[in-house]
Amino acid sequence: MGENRRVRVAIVGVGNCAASLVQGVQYYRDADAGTRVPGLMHVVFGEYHVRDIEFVAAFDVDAKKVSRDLSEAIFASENNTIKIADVPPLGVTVQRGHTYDGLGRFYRETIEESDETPVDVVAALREAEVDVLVSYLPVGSEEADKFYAQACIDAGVAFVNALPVFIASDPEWAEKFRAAGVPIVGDDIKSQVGATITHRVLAKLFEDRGVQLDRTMQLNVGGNMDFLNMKELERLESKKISKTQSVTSQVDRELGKGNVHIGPSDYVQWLDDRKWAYVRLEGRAFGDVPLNLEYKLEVWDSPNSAGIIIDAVRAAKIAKDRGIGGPILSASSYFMKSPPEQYDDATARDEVEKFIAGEA
Ligand SMILES: O=P(O)(O)OC[C@H]1O[C@@H](O)[C@H](O)[C@@H](O)[C@@H]1O
Repeated sequence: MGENRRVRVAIVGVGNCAASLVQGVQYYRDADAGTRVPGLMHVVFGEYHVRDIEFVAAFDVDAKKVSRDLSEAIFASENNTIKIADVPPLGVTVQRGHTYDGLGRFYRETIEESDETPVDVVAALREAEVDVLVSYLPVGSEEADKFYAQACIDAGVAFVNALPVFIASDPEWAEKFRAAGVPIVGDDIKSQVGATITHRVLAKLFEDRGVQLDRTMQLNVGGNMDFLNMKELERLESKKISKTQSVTSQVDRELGKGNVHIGPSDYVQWLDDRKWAYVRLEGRAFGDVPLNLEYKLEVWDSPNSAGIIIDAVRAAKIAKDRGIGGPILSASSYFMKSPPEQYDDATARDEVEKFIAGEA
C-alpha cells in the first residue's frame, strides 16, 4: 500500500467543502485499512489510503484566507460547516488565485477581496509538484473554472471539477485533456447520500418497477455561501441543468419540461452549512392508479461531498499513474452529477471497482 506514495493535492476555493475535505483527511488518518469505516466508501482506493492525500497548494481570493496557513483558512471568513477534526499547521500558505467571474454579487457584498496580486498558477502547480487540483469555485464561475482547467492541462496536473461548469462533459474540453494526457473527473460533485443520488435512485426504482413517473420536484434550501451565491439567478443556470439531467437521465422517457422542477430554492441563513431537500415524485402504478412519494433529506452539505472527493482525487491520481488522459468515465459517472456518460449508480459503482482493479 502507498506508505511511501503520496497524492499531492491542490485546492482552488477554500470554502466549506475544502474545510470538510482537509479535516476529513485528518479524521481518517488512522482508519483501519482492513475494515469498513463509517463515512467512507474506500479506506484504501487502489494503492492509496486516505492519509496518503497530502495538501500541497491552495488558492483563494478572500482577504481573510489568502496568505494564511490552509489549516487556519479552512475555519476563516464565512466558512460555517461542522467541525470534525483539529488540523495541525500544514505548512501550506493559501495563495492569491485569479478572480475572473468567481465572485458574484452576494460574495462581493459579503467578503473582502484580497488586494494581493494573483500568482502564476501554472508555475505554482509545477513548483508544488501537484498531482491533482480540486476545483471548489463558487457555482457560476465559468471563466475562472476554465482558467484553472487550462492551467492543469499546461502543468500536467489532474483535475477534479466539483462545480457545475461543463468541462469533462464538454467534448472539446474532454479532447483537450485527452490530447494532453491529463485525467479529469467531472462535472459537479454528487454527494455521498445527497439530494441528487437519492432522487436518481428513486426515479430509477419507479422506472424499474413499472411505475410511470409523471412529475417530480426537488426543492433545496441551505445557509452556506453556495446558497447565498445562488440567490443571483444567472449564476445557477448550470447548476439547475446539471441537477436536472442527473435525475432525468435515470428515466427512459421524456418527462416534459413543465413536469420537472429541480434546483436550489432559497437561502436560509440559520441553517448554516446544513442543506434540506424536499423531494416529491408523482407517478402512476398498476391500472394507472396514482402513486406519490415524498421525502425530506437533512444533511451537512460539505462533509457529504468530501467523502466523494476523497475517492475522486485518488481515482484521478491512479489514472495519472497509469498514464491515462481525458475524462475518467467510471469515476465521473459515480462521483459526479454531469459526467460525459450517465450510468445508473449501481453500474457506475461496479465500473469504479473495475477501474480500481485495472479492468476498465
Ligand atoms: O446533494 P447533491 O444534490 O448531490 O449536491 C451536492 C453538491 O452539489 C454542489 O454543486 C454544491 O456546490 C455542493 O455544495 C453540494 O454538496
